[in-house]
Amino acid sequence: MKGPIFSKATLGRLPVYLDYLRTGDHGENISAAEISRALGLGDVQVRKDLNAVSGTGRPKVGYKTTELIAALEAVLGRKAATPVVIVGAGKLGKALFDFEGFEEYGIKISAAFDVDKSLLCDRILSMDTFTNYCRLYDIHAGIITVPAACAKEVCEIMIKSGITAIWNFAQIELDVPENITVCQENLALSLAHLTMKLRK
Ligand SMILES: NC(=O)c1ccc[n+]([C@@H]2O[C@H](COP(=O)([O-])OP(=O)(O)OC[C@H]3O[C@@H](n4cnc5c(N)ncnc54)[C@H](O)[C@@H]3O)[C@@H](O)[C@H]2O)c1
Repeated sequence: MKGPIFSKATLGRLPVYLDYLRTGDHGENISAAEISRALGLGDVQVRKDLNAVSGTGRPKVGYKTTELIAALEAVLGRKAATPVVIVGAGKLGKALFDFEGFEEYGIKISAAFDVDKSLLCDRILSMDTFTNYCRLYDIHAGIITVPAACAKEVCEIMIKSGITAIWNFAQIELDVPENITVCQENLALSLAHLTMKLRK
């Protein structure tokens, strides 16, 4: 199901709105102004965010609280998480697999795959089963945490298996068809960017 694509900043605020709406008694209706005051966020910002999630609220009334909660849950995938797989269950792959924070955004890493047979268990599966697994569980997003030397090969297997969104940690550029989205991750770059501030 296709929906609006939110900026990272907006997406980061949505769980905050949801947590706020779920706690306490906010009555039948709630306005963007009330939410912005309670959370200390800009009124215009909150209006824009909620508009994108649930359309404009009713003038002088705002949003139906239950409908707004349902809309936020739908966007954040709280009712039906998006399954994602990892290829490469080494140090980084395992760390991502164990990280529970993805669930806040409705993402569930459902399995990891590896060529190293000694790693296989009920959660880490053989690469031989990768394509069948993706088709069976309707998986369209994958994370690459293998050495750079085999990332291209893994990327090809992912595409062949129906994956169209790839989060690539291997430090190599992946050449993919237009319909495939690759997000290239580089923790070193983020840290370098942060430490530049020390030099100021
Ligand atoms: N982007 C970043 O910021 C960042 C940070 C850390 C690591 N990395 C990269 O992530 C990757 C993994 O790092 P790591 O420290 O976890 O390495 P690792 O050696 O601990 O794990 C790699 C895993 O990939 C598996 N593997 C190798 N070839 C495979 C294939 N063809 N199919 C499936 N599995 C395969 C190996 O068996 C191993 O379990 C490396 O490319 C590393 O450079 C990137």
